[in-house]
Amino acid sequence: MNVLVVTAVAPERDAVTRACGEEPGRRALPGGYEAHRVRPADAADDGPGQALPVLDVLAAGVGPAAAAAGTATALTAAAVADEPYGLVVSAGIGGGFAAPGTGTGAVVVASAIVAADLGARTAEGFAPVTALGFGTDTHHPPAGLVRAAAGATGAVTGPVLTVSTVTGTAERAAELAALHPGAAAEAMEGFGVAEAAAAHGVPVLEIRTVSNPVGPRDRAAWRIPEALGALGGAFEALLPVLRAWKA
Ligand SMILES: O=C(O)c1cccc(C(=O)CC[C@H]2O[C@@H](n3cnc4c(=O)[nH]cnc43)[C@H](O)[C@@H]2O)c1
Repeated sequence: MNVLVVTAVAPERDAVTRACGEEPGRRALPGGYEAHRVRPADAADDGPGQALPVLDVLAAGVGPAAAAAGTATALTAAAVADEPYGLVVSAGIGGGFAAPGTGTGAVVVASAIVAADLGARTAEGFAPVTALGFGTDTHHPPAGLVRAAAGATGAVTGPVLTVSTVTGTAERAAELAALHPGAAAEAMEGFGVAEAAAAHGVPVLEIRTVSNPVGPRDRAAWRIPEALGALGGAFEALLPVLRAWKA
């Protein structure tokens, strides 16, 4: 099974490919995108139906729109080449909501991928896009895959919110936590990746490692190297799960 991994920025992409233990090949895609291809070795035996996955890792840009555009481009190119992906993974660093197990360096696997600021602000509060009669605001990764991925990586599971505007106050953090009980993390790309994957009928997974708490803005306190290290470790642990998983 070929897997498309979509990150926002190059350091996240490189954390993933480094975890796969080989120098990636470069594949040019339409629109100037470049996927980094790795074919991770795995010490486990090659049982029937357990082909080594090819991972194409794409840094598509920051935010849901960039993520959707990059993901859709890669999925379309693969479909045209008759080499479809069996899974799309949104991966990167993120903010952790105040909850057990979501401190800096923690791994979060999304049980739901939620567009948290897609909708309308009304006198009664936030109305999601679905309440306005449009589209969807949530995608659900396959539950079995979420369980297996969380088990292998030691992750917390919970909704991961996609926002176009990074939360920067305690009030907004509390508002989001109240609107999305159990929210574990926020980031800026998951829902865009999931929309593109859904349009192509491909399952999606989101995995985040926590670089900062969701709350008052303090960019200097983001622990990016620690979160990138955790992302690499999480992917190393995830590889056998991807290898064994069948849609
Ligand atoms: O400066 C660097 O070296 C560097 C390396 C890797 C990533 C970055 C980013 O700034 C990535 C932006 C990315 O981070 C996600 N993110 C992280 N924390 C939050 C948050 O609290 N709320 C929302 N998003 C967050 C997000 O997905 C962005 O794409 C820099």
